[in-house]
Amino acid sequence: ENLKIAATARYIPERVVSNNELSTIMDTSDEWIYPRTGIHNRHVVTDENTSDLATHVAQQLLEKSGWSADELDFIIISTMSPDSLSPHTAAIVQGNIKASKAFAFDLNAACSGFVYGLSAASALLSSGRYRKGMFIGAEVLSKLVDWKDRTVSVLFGDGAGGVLLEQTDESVGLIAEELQSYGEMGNAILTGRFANRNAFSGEILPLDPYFHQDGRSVYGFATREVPKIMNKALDKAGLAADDVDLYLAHQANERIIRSMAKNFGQDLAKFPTNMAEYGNTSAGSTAILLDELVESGQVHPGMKIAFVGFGGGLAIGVQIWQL
Ligand SMILES: O=C(O)C1CCN(c2ccc(-c3cc(CO)ccc3Cl)cn2)CC1
Repeated sequence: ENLKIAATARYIPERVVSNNELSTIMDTSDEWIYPRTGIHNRHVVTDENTSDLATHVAQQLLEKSGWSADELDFIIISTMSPDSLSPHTAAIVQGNIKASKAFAFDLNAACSGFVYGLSAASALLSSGRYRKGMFIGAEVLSKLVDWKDRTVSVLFGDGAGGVLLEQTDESVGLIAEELQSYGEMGNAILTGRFANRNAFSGEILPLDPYFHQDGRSVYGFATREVPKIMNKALDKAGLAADDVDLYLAHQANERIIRSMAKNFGQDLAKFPTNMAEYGNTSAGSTAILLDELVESGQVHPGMKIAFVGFGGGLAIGVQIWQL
């Protein structure tokens, strides 16, 4: 499908919280966190919300590309941490940047959100009905973690990244994708549970806004199932693992990425990571990584890139692109 990534951008809130700073507010340490996760720091908002992060990304995308906001046909935001259910975050951004022609919607596929959103945006453009789209992965997970729960709060951070996509006659774009959910395992990653109560029922489930995860089973799921999905995507693309120049994997855990590289028989150098600085930013993680690599020149036209998402749902997504 002839699609071009016309621009990339990222926005990370400036407040850095190191593992050492966390050890002053909870019983943890860099010596515990870093070896297990590869995380040293995370960035958190102080007075911004998810729509603010996404708006910063949107403004940078327009500046970098020279597109005007009213050229956009749509804005999609992948997030599991919206400002609100209504207005949805993509609509807030659409209003902020005055994209007068665009329709906007949010999608939630947790940590697979960047790949699932890229799939939705690509499909809208490939349908021929639309020509220019904006897609952003944006999270403020710091509002969803219990900062007294040291097993979870140390893993996550805030951040956003995005792309502008357009139809093109160049032979570049989406080569293949494989998306799969595993709903029966969904309870392994829980967050944002509304109280299931109305005027006619008792209190069936109390409100529980916080993140809970069965780290071990998610870890096992990711290392076991992601390679299967990757191989399906490679088969669909008629490619071998060696043909992919870089694997941009969801930045949840350094050890999981190391085991993936080994499983695919690929050099770790083909799996760039930045969770050391940002922690797990869910739908934002691959988008932030992409923009950093574009900025450093490590990602450029001519390359074959695999985007790999995995996490809440549970869900997995792989997209292979010819840039
Ligand atoms: O070693 C330990 O004690 C633990 C072992 C388990 N760990 C994990 C396990 C799973 C995740 C994770 C989370 C999400 C949710 O966004 C998505 C995808 C993943 Cl792979 C992150 N960390 C942390 C250190």
